[in-house]
Amino acid sequence: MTDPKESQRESLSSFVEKNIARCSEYDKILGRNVLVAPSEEQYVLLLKRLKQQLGEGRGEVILEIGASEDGSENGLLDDELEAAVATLQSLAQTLECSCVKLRERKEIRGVVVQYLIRKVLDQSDFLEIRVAVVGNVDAGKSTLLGVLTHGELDNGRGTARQKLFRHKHEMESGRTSSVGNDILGFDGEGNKHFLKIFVFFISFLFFSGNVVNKPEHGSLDWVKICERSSKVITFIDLAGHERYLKTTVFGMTGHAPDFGMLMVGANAGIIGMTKEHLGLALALSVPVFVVVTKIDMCPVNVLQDNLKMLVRILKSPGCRKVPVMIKSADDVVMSATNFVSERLCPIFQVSNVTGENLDLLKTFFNLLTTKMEYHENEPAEFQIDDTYSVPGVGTVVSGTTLKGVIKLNDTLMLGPDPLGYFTPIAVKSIHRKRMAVKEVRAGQTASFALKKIKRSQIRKGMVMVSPSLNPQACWEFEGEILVLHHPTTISSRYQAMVHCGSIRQTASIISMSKDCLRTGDKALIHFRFIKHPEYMTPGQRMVFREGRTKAVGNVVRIITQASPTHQGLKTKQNKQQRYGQGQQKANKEVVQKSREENSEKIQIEEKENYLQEFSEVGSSQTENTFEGNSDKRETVQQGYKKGRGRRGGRGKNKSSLDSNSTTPVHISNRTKVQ
Ligand SMILES: Nc1nc2c(ncn2[C@@H]2O[C@H](COP(=O)(O)OP(=O)(O)OP(=O)(O)O)[C@@H](O)[C@H]2O)c(=O)[nH]1
Repeated sequence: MTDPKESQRESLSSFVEKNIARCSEYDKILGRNVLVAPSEEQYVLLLKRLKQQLGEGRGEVILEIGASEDGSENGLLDDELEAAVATLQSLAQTLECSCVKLRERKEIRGVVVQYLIRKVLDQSDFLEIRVAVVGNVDAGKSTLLGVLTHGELDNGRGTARQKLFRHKHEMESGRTSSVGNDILGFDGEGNKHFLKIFVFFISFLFFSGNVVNKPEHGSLDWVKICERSSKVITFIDLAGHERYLKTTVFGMTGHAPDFGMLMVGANAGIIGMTKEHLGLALALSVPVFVVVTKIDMCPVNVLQDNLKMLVRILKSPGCRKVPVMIKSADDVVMSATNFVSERLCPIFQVSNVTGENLDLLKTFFNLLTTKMEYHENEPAEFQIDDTYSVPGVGTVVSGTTLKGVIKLNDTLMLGPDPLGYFTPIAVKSIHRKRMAVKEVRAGQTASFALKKIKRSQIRKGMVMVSPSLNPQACWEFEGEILVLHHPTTISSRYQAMVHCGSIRQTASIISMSKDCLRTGDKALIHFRFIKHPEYMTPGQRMVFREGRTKAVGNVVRIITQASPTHQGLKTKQNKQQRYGQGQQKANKEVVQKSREENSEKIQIEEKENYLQEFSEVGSSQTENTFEGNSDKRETVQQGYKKGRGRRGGRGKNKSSLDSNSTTPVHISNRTKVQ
């Protein structure tokens, strides 16, 4: 028998679908009272708007009930509030969402209430928010993540961070050197199954996000966390030391973070790489919030001075942020609600040793919603940020789904390889946070096991895209660039590292719209990769950096016609053949010298035998000369061969790469990329 509620919902949904096409304006659903007694048309519009907001927030949205447009007559009376909440509940039910009260505030007329509407997902699904953790060395990044994810406080001497280090040298030095991933799961309010069953009846509890991370024998079971979570925060733990800046930049561009968490040691303040990391996040348009750690060990006056300095920097024209000190749960809700839309920069002050204010930070994580746009209806695009070889599984790639939906056994085009080709490849299995799933959607990170391919054939920066995109690799592209810092001037042929998504490759400047660029200058620049072609799309954010030189901008145009025969290949060939050419030059000189010697000999002998039979002597002389030359030539050739041999001896791979990369690579590249 059909459930009457179910059929009612279905008919309502189809009614909404039919009406969605007709609705284009939301003017009719503005105002304080709209939820109190909406007309049928308004109800449809409200539903459509909520659906849209949920899509934009990747499955969740915070709504305010009772606030008027101009803010003059805020607040609802008790009976009005009851009716408005009932409407909201009904809307949430129709869209299979939970509805959780976050906070309430009294206004002159009545109360204004905020609710968190969150999509109820099945066990294998969860909302995913990525937070890049940056800040100077020793700011307490790894420690905070250890404390948050493992639920145990630090001892002030690094116990909490030990659980997160991935390399022996990191354990020994206490310094992060790689990009790490840690997860923190939230169940919303209670258990997911509970939610699923009672979603239509419950959900009006006061909000308290429960962390589901429960370490067993010191380690976390990611699958269990994901199964129990409605929302998972992925922390991208980055290195604070300047030496690992390249890796940190890669983490910020290649791992597509939704937010940046800038960590500052209370006692140290804004030092070292803090400004660099903040600048990077701003340049990549990643919303930033600040966490000041170690407040337990910092004298009050030092803390105040450092906070003042932090606020000054955030307010400076370069940042144009509005810093907000988070002191209460109300501040958390307010800042999380306005975090993306405004230039707000929440500042938390915490201690990993005493646990002070860590609850506020956790609630903030639970309320974070991203406004980053992901398009599930477009052809699939997946960018690879790491590769693995897993025993028994084979080659595995990890990365972020930028567009579309990728399903198990889908065939995607993997590339570009060094020749610019894309190869069809089948997805053998999909894992999200180590949990096997059947599909992965835009905005989600995942790992794919791939069929019939070696790990060595894949590199970071490659993509896997839908065959319908007919992907093209490019050697050259145009970017609109703003130079954030350069000690002198940048001109044509300048080379630096391009970071764009998970692409990380040196490129040289072929031409620019200005003669030279200084700090603060903007220009349209024609770039060329020096090693291999890449897959890029216009509009991608990019960073161009070398040492302290830093420029940021957008990819404007992709030049797929450019072939590797141009300057890049010439440089490569020049490099490859420098030794051989040097040798050839030396050999030419030897040959020339011997020719000159021989011709001198011939001339003398010719003079001596001027009156003699020329043919006999001359021919024998010529023969001798030729033999002599031939010997020398052989020596020369041997020498050349030896030279190449020695060169080859310096590195087998290099030698084989060289032999590959001259004619064949160059020809096939040209044919492919054209
Ligand atoms: N007293 C106190 N010590 C802390 C706190 N947070 C971190 N520490 C200590 O600070 C030291 C450095 O912490 P880390 O977490 O390694 O710093 P990091 O920012 O991750 O450093 P890198 O990984 O090298 O970039 C460790 O000895 C921690 O125990 C805190 O809130 N209070």
